[in-house]
Amino acid sequence: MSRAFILLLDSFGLGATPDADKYGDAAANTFGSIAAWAAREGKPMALPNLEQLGLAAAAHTATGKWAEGFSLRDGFKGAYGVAREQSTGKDTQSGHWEIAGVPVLFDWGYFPKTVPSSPQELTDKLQELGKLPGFLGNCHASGTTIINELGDEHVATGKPILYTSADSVLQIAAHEEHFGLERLYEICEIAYELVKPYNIGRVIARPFTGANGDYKRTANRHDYAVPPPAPTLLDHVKDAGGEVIALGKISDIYAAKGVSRVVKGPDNMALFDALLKVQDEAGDKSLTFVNFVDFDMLFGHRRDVQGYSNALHELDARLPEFIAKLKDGDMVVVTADHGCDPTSPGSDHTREHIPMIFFGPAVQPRALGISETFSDIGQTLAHHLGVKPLSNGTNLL
Ligand SMILES: O=P(O)(O)O[C@H]1O[C@H](CO)[C@@H](O)[C@H]1O
Ligand SMILES: [Mn+2]
Ligand SMILES: [Mn+2]
Repeated sequence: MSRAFILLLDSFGLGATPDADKYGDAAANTFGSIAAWAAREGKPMALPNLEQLGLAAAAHTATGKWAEGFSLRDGFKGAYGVAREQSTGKDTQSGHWEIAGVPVLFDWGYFPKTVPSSPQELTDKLQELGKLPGFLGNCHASGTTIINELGDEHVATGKPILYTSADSVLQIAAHEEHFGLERLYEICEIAYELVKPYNIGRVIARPFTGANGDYKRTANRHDYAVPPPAPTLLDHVKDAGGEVIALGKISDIYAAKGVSRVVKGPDNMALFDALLKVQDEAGDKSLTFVNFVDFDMLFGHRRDVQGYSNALHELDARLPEFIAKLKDGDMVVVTADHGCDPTSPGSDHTREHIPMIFFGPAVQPRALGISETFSDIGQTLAHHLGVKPLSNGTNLL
């Protein structure tokens, strides 16, 4: 029996890639910056389980330096390395699709850093079809900040808040009760059709609650993503009769293509619980793919270094439960989709190497070096599962 597991720590980059300067990210290093900050604070990081699998050594491969508090050690249990992104973006979809064998070699559309950021033609059409009184925001913003700045006006006027980021996204925030959740979803469905000519990767519904300048986002976020342009590892596994179990936002990211079963969870630890349950159920030739989104959404974009560090410790502490239940024929990879250095300026993602740490009963510990595409991950898993090879990437094991 062979099974594959992808544990993706959303935004957990291991240091700037050689092309990072083109993205303004030459100094970015998500892991390294958190480790340096923690050491300066007098509470150095300790991630014994990830470290033993090869995390710190992988980061060393990327940067030539040891992250603060980590050093050379013996007895690695994983096959560890890092990968550089072939896709031109540094967004979630590009990263995930490339891991699964489909790099994004076309350019996504992006909204400029102007106000308004979306073209008038687009907002006019959305206003008309959505029967809306207008829009607020319509700029680059951090989602948690803008709902507090404009929430009162939104409640008073019924105008949804439009915003975007360095990613190819149109985000629409509205109050769950005042505006209505279903109405927000309807507006996003209309917007999803309208942004197609602009080559935008995703429309995201961002519902929130609260009152009087104090607003919080709810768990009812919904992503309307364009589907990958070609079959991914998920399709190859499903076509070969294997179950593809998508935990967290994985199904949204692949627009449900190649997904057999969706399992949601409110946060990283709930998703870890769900992972342990799925681990008992997954059958031969299955692919279990989990995205731990808190790293990115709650800590990376929010530039919350302490929160990011805590979340890494939390995940590390749970890993032995997962490792203890691995079966012969299981192959696991710990990876990421891009960086989001919580010490970088702004609130956007950062162009970085991603970890590529394979482990499991049959994986021989070794150094894998640097891959020139994230697709080496998907190709290695396709080979392991015995499904049709991907059209991009090299089997590493
Ligand atoms: O600031 P918030 O709303 O969390 O936005 C973030 O979430 C989006 C989707 O992951 C990214 O494009 C980033 O801008
Ligand atoms: Mn991401
Ligand atoms: Mn993000």
